[in-house]
Amino acid sequence: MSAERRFPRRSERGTRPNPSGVHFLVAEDVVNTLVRVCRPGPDDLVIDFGAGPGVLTSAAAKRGARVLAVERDAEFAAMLIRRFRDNARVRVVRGDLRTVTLPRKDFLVMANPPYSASTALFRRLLGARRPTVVRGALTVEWGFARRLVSATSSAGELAWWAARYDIGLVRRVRPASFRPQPRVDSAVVSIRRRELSPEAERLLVELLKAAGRNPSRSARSLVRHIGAPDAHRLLARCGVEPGSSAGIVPPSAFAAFADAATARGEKPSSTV
Ligand SMILES: C[S@@+](CC[C@H](N)C(=O)[O-])C[C@H]1O[C@@H](n2cnc3c(N)ncnc32)[C@H](O)[C@@H]1O
Repeated sequence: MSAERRFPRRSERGTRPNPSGVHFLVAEDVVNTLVRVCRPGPDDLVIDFGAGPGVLTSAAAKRGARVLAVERDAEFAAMLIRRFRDNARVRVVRGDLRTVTLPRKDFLVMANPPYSASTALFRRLLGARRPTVVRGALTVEWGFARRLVSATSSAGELAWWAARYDIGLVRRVRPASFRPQPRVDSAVVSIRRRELSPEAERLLVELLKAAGRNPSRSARSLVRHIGAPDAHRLLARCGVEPGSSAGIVPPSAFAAFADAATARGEKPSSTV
């Protein structure tokens, strides 16, 4: 990739095709937000997906973290290798974020990935059977961020992500924070894994599947089947109006319910 392609002139911004979703983060305040939310430290492994020239790799490494910089473009990968060749805590992998092998151990994410790959990346990170990402901060398109944080229990895979992870919309980011500028506003989103027992997770899967199948069924009727006489009271304690439609319940509320119900030893039935 030529330098010109990497940094198009102002007049060209937003007018050229940008198949690799290249928009470099140039605003220091946004980098600082990502660092503040992700909180990388010396005990952490951080993955920077779509590392480009390495602004976020560098920020995480400065805080003492081990960093895996994943970059598909050969020239950027070579540039990263040169830039961090004296830093033993940074490893550069030339690869595709959609297929690169992820660590089996817990890790953090701090990234400004190509927006065309946001869904694939979130699916990999938050949708995995045993997700190993503990927390992170990422930039995504504003519209995608809104969909993530407003997902209801009938929203399919978005519901699962929002049940399994606490997802927060941290701030809006204007196009001028990038070079070249994307056509749309962006957002910094935070992700934090909910630590659920396997039983709670199983119950959560059942609840979300049932809410997806029959979104107008009441939340009370959905949880009645777990065999606890006062399940509806537990529902209310988790912030859910028992008579409300299951489909509009926030996935985080069903996660809290599954956690509380299984923590007190109830045996959920397999069909909700
Ligand atoms: C939005 S830019 C961000 C660069 C850098 N992180 C920053 O904030 O300045 C996205 C980067 O991801 C790379 N990229 C695009 N598709 C990728 C993919 N499928 N896997 C890994 N990297 C990819 C691009 O080459 C580009 O360097």
